[in-house]
Amino acid sequence: MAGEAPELSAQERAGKAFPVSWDQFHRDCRALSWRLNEVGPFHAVIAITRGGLVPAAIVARELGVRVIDTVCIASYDHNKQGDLQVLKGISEAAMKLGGGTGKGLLIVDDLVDTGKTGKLVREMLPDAHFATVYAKPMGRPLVDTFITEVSQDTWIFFPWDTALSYHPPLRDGAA
Ligand SMILES: O=P(O)(O)OC[C@H]1O[C@H](OP(=O)(O)OP(=O)(O)O)[C@H](O)[C@@H]1O
Ligand code: HPA
Ligand SMILES: [Mg+2]
Repeated sequence: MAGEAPELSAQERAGKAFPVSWDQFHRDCRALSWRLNEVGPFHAVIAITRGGLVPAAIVARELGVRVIDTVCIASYDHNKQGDLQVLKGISEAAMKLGGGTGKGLLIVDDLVDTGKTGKLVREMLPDAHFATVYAKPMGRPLVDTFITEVSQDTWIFFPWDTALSYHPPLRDGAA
């Protein structure tokens, strides 16, 4: 409708930005691996795609896990969270390794925000260990191990979603 304010994206609503570089992300994934090494061993890593694929590869490398499966979930459509869609479930082979309940399996995602995605995967694998690199307060109770907590009104910018670009100086007219 004319004159109506455009709907804000989840990023815009978040207000604060937390940009993460590849270096920082790798360091945080290594820190996560150190913690998970105390919890394992794990039979397999289950990556929640797509964001969980990068930390899953790093964690699996550090922990020497060679069986990696995916659960493919879409929740944010162009920055707006819609209904969750399970595009691909956990494979039969990985289910078998986890004895049907996920025991000894490690679920990995890049972050928990509202916790909706994590909750759905936990329901599929109730006995699995759930690890994320970052956590926001709403999703935090769902996660067994994470590295850094950011406030709910922060949007995390991952290196695969961003590029180097010009940033104007803080003070007007200083350019
Ligand atoms: O805790 P929640 O509120 O459910 O949000 C967290 C999920 O949202 C993002 O995934 P997204 O669905 O955007 O897809 P992607 O991983 O393919 O980018 C992120 O990677 C988590 O999986
Ligand atoms: O803070 C976030 N950053 C990137 N993707 C996300 N998906 C949900 N929350 C976030
Ligand atoms: Mg995701």
